[in-house]
Amino acid sequence: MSLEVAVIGAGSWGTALASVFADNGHRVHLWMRNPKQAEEVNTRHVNEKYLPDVRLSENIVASTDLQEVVHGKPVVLLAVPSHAMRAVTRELSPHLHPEVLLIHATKGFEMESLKRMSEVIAEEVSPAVAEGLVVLSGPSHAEEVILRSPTTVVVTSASEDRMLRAQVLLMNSYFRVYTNPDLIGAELAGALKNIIALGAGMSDGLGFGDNAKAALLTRGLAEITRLGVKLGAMPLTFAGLAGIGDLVVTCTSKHSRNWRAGYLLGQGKPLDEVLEQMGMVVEGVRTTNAAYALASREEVSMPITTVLYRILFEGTSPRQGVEELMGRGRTRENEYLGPYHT
Ligand SMILES: NC(=O)C1=CN([C@@H]2O[C@H](COP(=O)(O)OP(=O)(O)OC[C@H]3O[C@@H](n4cnc5c(N)ncnc54)[C@H](OP(=O)(O)O)[C@@H]3O)[C@@H](O)[C@H]2O)C=CC1
Ligand SMILES: O=C(CO)COP(=O)(O)O
Repeated sequence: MSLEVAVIGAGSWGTALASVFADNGHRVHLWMRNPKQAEEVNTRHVNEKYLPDVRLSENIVASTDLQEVVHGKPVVLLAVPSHAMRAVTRELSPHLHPEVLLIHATKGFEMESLKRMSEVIAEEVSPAVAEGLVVLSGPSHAEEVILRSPTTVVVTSASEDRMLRAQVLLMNSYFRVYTNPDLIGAELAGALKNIIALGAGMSDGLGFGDNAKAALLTRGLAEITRLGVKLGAMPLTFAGLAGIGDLVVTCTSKHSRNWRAGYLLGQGKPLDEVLEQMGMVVEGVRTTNAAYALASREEVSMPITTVLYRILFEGTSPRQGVEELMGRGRTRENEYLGPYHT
């Protein structure tokens, strides 16, 4: 059955997911802020700023009118950066159909409250809509999804019915959608891996090799799992698509905005110049800040995150950061096998 779908946010991820819906036979209403960009999508069928090399389906229509895009649609997908989530959700909330299937695909935290995106959204929509909210996570660079390159993701929700509906709506021959009931885990894993991707890019930018990358991935997974579990996640989710899957893709792909930003930082560029040069959202920077605060609040050891925090916000150089990490005291690999040495 063909549905009217609203996609909110026309950066790379929103545009790629709009294409998935369009390929699945749905009519997509894509919201964006810039009228010139909307006209480009409607006349030339291209999103020049974010995915310039791909012709979009004529079943994707763009608009800058948020109310019109959302009003009465049975499916609404949010793909705005984490810093914009509360304001955008608040504005569209009165126009949501009471039985809407609401999905979000954003990977980050609200800085001020340290809340996950689904917690932020739940505070801005009706309880019934919040109850059925679906989170989409997993290893999925927009640049590959838009080319219909085989991709796997997970959807999760407190409502099994909504989770299954989202799976059916999004799944196709190149976009394979798994379900996972661990909403907290899938959401946290997807957000926290961006910190480690920054670190992996930095390691490459410093000229280190595969050993350093493997160390960052493995020890990074250990510490983001530690925080995730303390915040209510199931550990196995970190061994799945939203965890190790997304960690691998983001730490090893040149498509990754976080890896690329880390690479430039490793080469000695200051953070403000790096962010300016990127011109796209680098969620890992804010997420490092949020995770550093969460780790301190929850008393969870996160050495890589702590060092990255110092590099990003306190003037430690990437090289000093590596010395700090490598020079820490002796410890066990796995805390489940016994307590840390002191
Ligand atoms: N890109 C990817 O492959 C993937 C991204 N994600 C996640 O999706 C989310 C969006 O990322 P992505 O699409 O890559 O980002 P991009 O940088 O490609 O695009 C950002 C989009 O957000 C819009 N935007 C920026 N600020 C605001 C604001 N204050 N209010 C409303 N809209 C705003 C931009 O509009 P404008 O152009 O007008 O500035 C643009 O449409 C992030 O959380 C990211 O982690 C998840 C999986 C894959
Ligand atoms: O989450 C992503 C891929 O799954 C996108 O990561 P980047 O924002 O680093 O490009």
